[in-house]
Amino acid sequence: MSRDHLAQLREAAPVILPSLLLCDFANLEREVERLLAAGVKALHLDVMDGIFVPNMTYGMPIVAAFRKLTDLPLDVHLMIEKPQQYIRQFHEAGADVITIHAEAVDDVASTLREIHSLGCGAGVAINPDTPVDVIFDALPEADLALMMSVNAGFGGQSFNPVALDKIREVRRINSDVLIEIDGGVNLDTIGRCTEAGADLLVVGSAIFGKPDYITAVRDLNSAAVAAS
Ligand SMILES: O=C(CO)[C@@H](O)[C@H](O)COP(=O)(O)O
Ligand SMILES: [Co+2]
Repeated sequence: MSRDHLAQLREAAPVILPSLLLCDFANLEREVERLLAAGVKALHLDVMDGIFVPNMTYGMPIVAAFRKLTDLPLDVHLMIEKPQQYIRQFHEAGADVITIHAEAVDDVASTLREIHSLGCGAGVAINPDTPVDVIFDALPEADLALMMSVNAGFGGQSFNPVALDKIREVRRINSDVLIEIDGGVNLDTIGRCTEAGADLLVVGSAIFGKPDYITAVRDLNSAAVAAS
């Protein structure tokens, strides 16, 4: 992602990013149109390999399909083992931000540098059971820190508030990094996320489980802004 894109998201925070895990994959064009009509500013794409997490989704071809359908920034959340082996391919497929899990690599900082070297924004994610200090040393290399509020792997899980204290900790030691939260974010929980300092709010079922995306995104946005 260009520095401009990142600056725009920072400027617009709090920003809701729909997670397309639960979208209608038989009709991606229509789904993107509906999200654009709802005014979303970026898309969150969840890549799962069935090894790092006990679920499988999709890989580069679907990222490339979204790239064809929209100019919106694509925030690609890699829930895969050995993400270093695939970073270039996700970049070529059209990812703007690539987020890897700290639990999946030996050296977080060098993986983030590799992502940057391709010209992408670089993110680091941690699951609820991973202590936040695991990523402290790597934060100067990160554009984005993703605090998971569910165990990575599935949409539709309940929000784990352990992510909120981690958001505060990350902000305490790094004033620049964009902070994202992902998992169980809905109308009941989104205010706590922005109150804690989250800039980017990933939302799956609380958008795709609703009949009207415009109303869903508007209501989530109002709740996020009111608490920020
Ligand atoms: O990365 C993940 C799950 O591992 C997420 O992006 C979920 O897809 C979000 O879905 P909800 O929890 O909002 O339903
Ligand atoms: Co995700």
